[in-house]
Order: sequence, then C-alpha cells, then structure tokens
Amino acid sequence: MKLQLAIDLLDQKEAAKLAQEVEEFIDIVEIGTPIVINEGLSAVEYMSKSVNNTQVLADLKIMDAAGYEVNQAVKFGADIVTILGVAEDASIKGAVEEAHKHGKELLVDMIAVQDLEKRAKELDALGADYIAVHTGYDLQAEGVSPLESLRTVKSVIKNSKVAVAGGITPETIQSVADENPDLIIVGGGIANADDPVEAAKQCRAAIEGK
Ligand SMILES: O=C(CO)[C@H](O)[C@H](O)COP(=O)(O)O
Repeated sequence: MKLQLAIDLLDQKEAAKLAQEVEEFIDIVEIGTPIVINEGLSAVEYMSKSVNNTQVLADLKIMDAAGYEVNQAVKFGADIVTILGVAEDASIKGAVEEAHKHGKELLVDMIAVQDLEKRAKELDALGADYIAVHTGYDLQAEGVSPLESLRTVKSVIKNSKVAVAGGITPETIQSVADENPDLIIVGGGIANADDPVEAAKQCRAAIEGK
C-alpha cells in the first residue's frame, strides 16, 4: 500500500518545501489541480526537480485531448497523470497509450461517475493503472465519505490498482487502510495540519505493513 500527499493550496515553491519535509513518509507527491491552474506545468517540473525518491503525480483531471495532455505532463516530469473517469473511452485509450509509451502511469479519477461498478469494469479493461474513488471537496462538505465507493470498485476490478481520496486525515486513515486499497491519497489532512511532518508520520504508520 502506498501513500500519496496531495498538495492543492500552496504555490510551487511552498509545495516543494512541504514535499521535502515529509518525503521520507510518502511514496507519491501530487501537484494538485489548483496549483496547475494557477502556475501551469512548470509547478510539476519544479516538484520533480525538488524530490529524490518520490514519484510525482500531475492532477490534471484530463477530459479531452488526452494523449497530448499526458505527453505534456510527462515532458514536465510527471510519473503519473490523472484523467477523469467520465471522459470518453477514446480519451482514456489515448491517455493510457501515451503514458505507457513513456513508461509512466495513468490514474483515473472516478469523481462524478454515476455507475461506479460499470465504469470501473470498463476502465479496468481499458488498461488504467489506478482507478481512484474520490469524494471531492464539494461533496465532502455534505459529509460524504469515499469508503463505500472503495468497496464497490475493489470488488469488480481485476487488473488496475485501486486508490482512494477525499477528506482522509491521520485520525481516519486507519479505517481506510483496513479496506486494503493500493494507494491512499491524503491532501488537507497532512498539508493543512498544525504539524504536517507529524501528520505524515502518523499516516505512514497507519499503512505500514499493509
Ligand atoms: O483532487 C482533490 C480535490 O479535487 C484533492 O487533491 C483530493 O481530494 C485530496 O485532498 P483531500 O484529502 O484534502 O480531500
């Protein structure tokens, strides 16, 4: 089981500093969509030059022109790129092909997918490296948790790895780890903690040995 730190609300320099502080506890660092919107792919490049043993994920949430956009993210140093599960199959295929051509991975974000079971089976067959269940900020505000969706997706996929994101904190991560996903994504639970290093350490401890 891997741990990913999602950094959404800092600028590229602050994000790289945070990643360096917690690097020993995480496997993947994400440059979140808001940072890419604010600063572009140079934020991905800056992060990839700032960390040593951590993969860099570019959370582009691609919807179209997928091969081109994956290629751009990879050029700027991304090891993993995200696309939305609601995108067309042609876009998913193009993105998988482009990522794999460069030895990189594609994470499909299931945010807003209505029939999770059906789409997860299709994405699994299309070659997604990760299928990520995700309760976005707008639904977190309504008290929704990603756990039920995690169980649903995990029960139907055969080849892809399963990731989970959405409001996970050092206090709640154990219940998520108990479901045995391949990847747990924590954003604000680490980045907005009073002591991010301690929060990352606690998250690592929860997934250790899983
Ligand atoms: O992609 C995102 C929002 O769209 C976030 O990066 C993801 O939800 C993880 O952050 P948090 O743990 O704070 O929910």
